[in-house]
Amino acid sequence: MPFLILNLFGVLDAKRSGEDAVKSYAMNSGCSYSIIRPGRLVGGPYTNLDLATLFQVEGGASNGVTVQSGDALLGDCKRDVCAEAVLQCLENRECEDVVFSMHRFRASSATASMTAGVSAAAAAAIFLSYPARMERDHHHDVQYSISRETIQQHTTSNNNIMTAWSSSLLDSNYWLRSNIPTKCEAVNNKKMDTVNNNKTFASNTPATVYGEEEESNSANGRINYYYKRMNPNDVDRTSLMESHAIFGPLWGEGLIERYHVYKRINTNNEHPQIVLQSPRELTVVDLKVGKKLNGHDGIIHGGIISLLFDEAMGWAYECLQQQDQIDSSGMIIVTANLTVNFRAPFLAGSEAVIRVYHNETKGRKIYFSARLESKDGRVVFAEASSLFVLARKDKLRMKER
Ligand SMILES: CCCCCCCCCCCCCC(=O)SCCNC(=O)CCNC(=O)[C@H](O)C(C)(C)COP(=O)(O)OP(=O)(O)OC[C@H]1O[C@@H](n2cnc3c(N)ncnc32)[C@H](O)[C@@H]1OP(=O)(O)O
Repeated sequence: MPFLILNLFGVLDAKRSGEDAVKSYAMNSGCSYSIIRPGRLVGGPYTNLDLATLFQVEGGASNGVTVQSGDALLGDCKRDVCAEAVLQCLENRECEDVVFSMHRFRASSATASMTAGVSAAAAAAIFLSYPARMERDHHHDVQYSISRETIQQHTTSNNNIMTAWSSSLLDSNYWLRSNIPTKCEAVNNKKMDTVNNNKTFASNTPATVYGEEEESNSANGRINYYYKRMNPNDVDRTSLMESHAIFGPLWGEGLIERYHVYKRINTNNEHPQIVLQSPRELTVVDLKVGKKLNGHDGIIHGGIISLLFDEAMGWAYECLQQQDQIDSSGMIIVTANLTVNFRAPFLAGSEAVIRVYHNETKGRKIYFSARLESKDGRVVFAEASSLFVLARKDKLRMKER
């Protein structure tokens, strides 16, 4: 169909600027995005004013889909399938930073397809492997399935699935920052759901994770907190990529494959005085190591673990500086001392988290402690304590000479 007709009233221009807004938000906040370009929406619930709504175009029984990168597809897309696709994207790492279009399966289609009458869940499972293949040249054996029960955890009715879809357009931030809820109340416009993730980092930890914990000293017995992904754009990325040990030479497949730093933010509007717990958890790093960083066969080298700790504590200082409003102009934070106790072998190819705590500040000296543990917190691989010292930059340079 000619572009001029498709773009009547500037519809495509508006969609493009919406996509650009989502991408730039993701870029600036350090989170990922998925953009789905469905065909004309058909099937209930009929939420917009168009001919398909006027004539209640149902779209048939088939929920099969065809998926392709870019804009090549033309056709209808059922609303429930589309909504499910949104949910699938939220749950699957393969969908991070992908753009794809989707329409109803037609027998003549040469791309990904499903036969008539299959469930929307199965269709979505197929579609998931496609964006990965199309735009990221990912492994071909991506397997994924989602049960109706999982969707029910997200949504209380078909109508809410649609709410999920529309709110993702209206407020992408909501979906980008929401966790896979283990407990989720009705998804309803911008109202936040209650997520109690029991301190567990899901494998596809999103930009922000919400939680709640007991606090014995507090007036109301609880601290509300959330983790916000620290924005790598805040540091000079070019120099990071080129010469930083983790994000440069040690970054990539088989090496350090993920190192996402989250800062913890405690909130309590009613009792702001209780926001500091002791020791104060400052950062959590969600990380994955590959299989080429070993000492003994299959076991990650202790030196690498020390490096992961050192880095995590450096970022923790960034948080401390913000929280305690430390003026460190002209100064640089350096590790003076780092002690690591290795408690259990940290196996190659593992995912884990590092939790960093602030223990004490004495003038220029800052004491941290940290734990490298499994995501569910059941296995502690290593513990560390450190002294960081704020040193004058010019003094450090003098020492270099
Ligand atoms: C959003 C984006 C965020 C991005 C974040 C990016 C993060 C990147 C993170 C990267 C992270 C990577 C980080 C890295 O890897 S940094 C690289 C590794 N570290 C270094 O290169 C540091 C080298 N050392 C020095 O430059 C000096 O020795 C320092 C600066 C540390 C102290 O020399 P300075 O002349 O300034 O001070 P001072 O000697 O008067 O000492 C001051 C006080 O400290 C106490 N002391 C000193 N040393 C020790 C010790 N070993 N154990 C116990 N105590 C020690 C000392 O007794 C004294 O205490 P007090 O007498 O006052 O009580």
